[in-house]
Amino acid sequence: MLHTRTTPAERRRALRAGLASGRLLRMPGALNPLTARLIQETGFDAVYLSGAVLAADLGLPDIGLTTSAEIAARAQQTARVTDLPVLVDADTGFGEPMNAARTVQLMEDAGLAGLHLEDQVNPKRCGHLDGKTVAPRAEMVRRVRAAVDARRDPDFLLMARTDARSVEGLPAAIDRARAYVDAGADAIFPEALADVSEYEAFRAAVDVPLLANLTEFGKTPLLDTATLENLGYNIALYPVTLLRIAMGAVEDGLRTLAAEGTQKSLLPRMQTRSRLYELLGYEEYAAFDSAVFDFTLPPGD
Ligand SMILES: C[C@](O)(C(=O)O)[C@H](CC(=O)O)C(=O)O
Ligand SMILES: [Mg+2]
Repeated sequence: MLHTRTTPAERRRALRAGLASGRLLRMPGALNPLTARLIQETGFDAVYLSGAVLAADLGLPDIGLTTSAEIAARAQQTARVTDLPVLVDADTGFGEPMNAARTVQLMEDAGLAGLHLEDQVNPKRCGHLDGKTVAPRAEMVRRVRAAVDARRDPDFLLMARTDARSVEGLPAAIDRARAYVDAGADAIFPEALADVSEYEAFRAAVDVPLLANLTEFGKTPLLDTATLENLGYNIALYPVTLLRIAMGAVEDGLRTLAAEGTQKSLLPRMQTRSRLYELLGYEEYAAFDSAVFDFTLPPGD
């Protein structure tokens, strides 16, 4: 009911402990607060808020059109309904180092467990597209330092992402990652690695937690959790997986409804009313007011 019984500080400590455990944390990207509930119920370790998903949700491409305040507002809604730590994609920090600093404080206030900042220039683009441009290394170092200085809760995780692999090559990407760690980054997100040997090279070169981005239809193989665990990675990220599944189902459903003139054939593919209510903890609200849950549903509904 109301769905979170933990404080942001507890969730930040849980994420830190999970990363220190050496276990692989599995982190799907939520579509919205409700799917964050489902991510928790199905036993995942943490929730991700993807910039690509938040932009797509607004009907926008992932090119830095969304603002830090918009993302913080959405993120806060999500953090309020889960006991899992939530990691948010803060893109480039939305401007200069001072914007990155403000972004950190907004995300801390939104109850998140951490964020990642990337080294692209604005307008940024999806890390798995061609033609990206990365900021000079010294500029990203300033971005990371500004974020570190702005943080008030030392448990809030500051992860640096480097997009340099597909722009400057693997050795340069590794050098950048090390510079970002020296600037205070707690963890590294090496974007768009091409194969397992590149995952190994990053693991050997960097001794902070590492995230593997398993986005579909991108440049990286979809490694499974056993492989990633053996590689010594700390986070398996599925940033846009739920959006792609949901949008596939929605599109099929709309076509069926249009073609058949009724949704009857779609019923077996729908989440039932009772399952939705269970997920919402609807019945528990009767503790506030017994009149809010005083109906019964036909079997199967
Ligand atoms: C992780 C990512 O930054 C995101 O916004 O979810 C994207 C994912 C994607 O576009 O597939 C990225 O990898 O750039
Ligand atoms: Mg992104």
